[in-house]
Amino acid sequence: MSLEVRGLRVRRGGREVLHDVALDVPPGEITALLGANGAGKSTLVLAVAGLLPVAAGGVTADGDQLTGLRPERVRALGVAAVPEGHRVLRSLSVADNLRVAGPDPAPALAAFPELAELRDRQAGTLSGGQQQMLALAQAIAGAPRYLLVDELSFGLAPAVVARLVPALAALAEAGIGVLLIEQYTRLALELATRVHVLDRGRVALRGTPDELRGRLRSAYLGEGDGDL
Ligand SMILES: Nc1ncnc2c1ncn2[C@@H]1O[C@H](COP(=O)(O)OP(=O)(O)OP(=O)(O)O)[C@@H](O)[C@H]1O
Repeated sequence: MSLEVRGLRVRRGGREVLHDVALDVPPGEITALLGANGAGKSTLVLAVAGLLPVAAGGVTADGDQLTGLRPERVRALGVAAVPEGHRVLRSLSVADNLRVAGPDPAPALAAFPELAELRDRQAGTLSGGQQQMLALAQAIAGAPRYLLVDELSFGLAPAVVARLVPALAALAEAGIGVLLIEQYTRLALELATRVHVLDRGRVALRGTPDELRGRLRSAYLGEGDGDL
């Protein structure tokens, strides 16, 4: 049982940007997806989530076919995506953001108790870290089996990222399979059990963090490959 991507090809702007990509996201673990800007990481998340059409290949979650389904069907089958840049419903309150995301906000509020205190705040007035928390909480509110997080640390201060990391680890411990795209390679290697490196739309390297630590050449990695 896993989220399985097989032979995935995706075209954008008239050219193929993902070429025959295969990877597994097992339940109960964090799998990291690394790669330089433009390698195709966000494209993979959007295609799995049903937000971009797939030219060939496909995606299954615990055997359920996701390929070609609309985003709401993909979510209903237990696969939630947190796109880059914490996209919350800015004009709605925190409580309403959670309400539209799923019937039971309890697991989301358990993961991020801070949000209970912010429940009446308009989401657009939250800090970047609070918005990322809310975006993660919205994804959790749908009780996903798999969670795809595009740039957890995007635009956030290290102290804020340090708050989000244990929450992500706890979700994996609770059995959710997490695919983590992260510009801070060191952080991704600490959190993940398996790592895939995309290079110009192909999986160029894969392995455990220990196997890859020495082999990750800067050419494959993003600009944010710094300390955290
Ligand atoms: N809206 C779009 N229309 C056409 N081509 C696009 C579009 N968005 C991205 N691309 C192209 O698709 C390829 C993969 O981009 P993608 O955003 O998936 O990479 P990424 O690895 O997520 O990089 P980043 O870290 O910069 O988000 C790139 O060549 C990019 O130029």
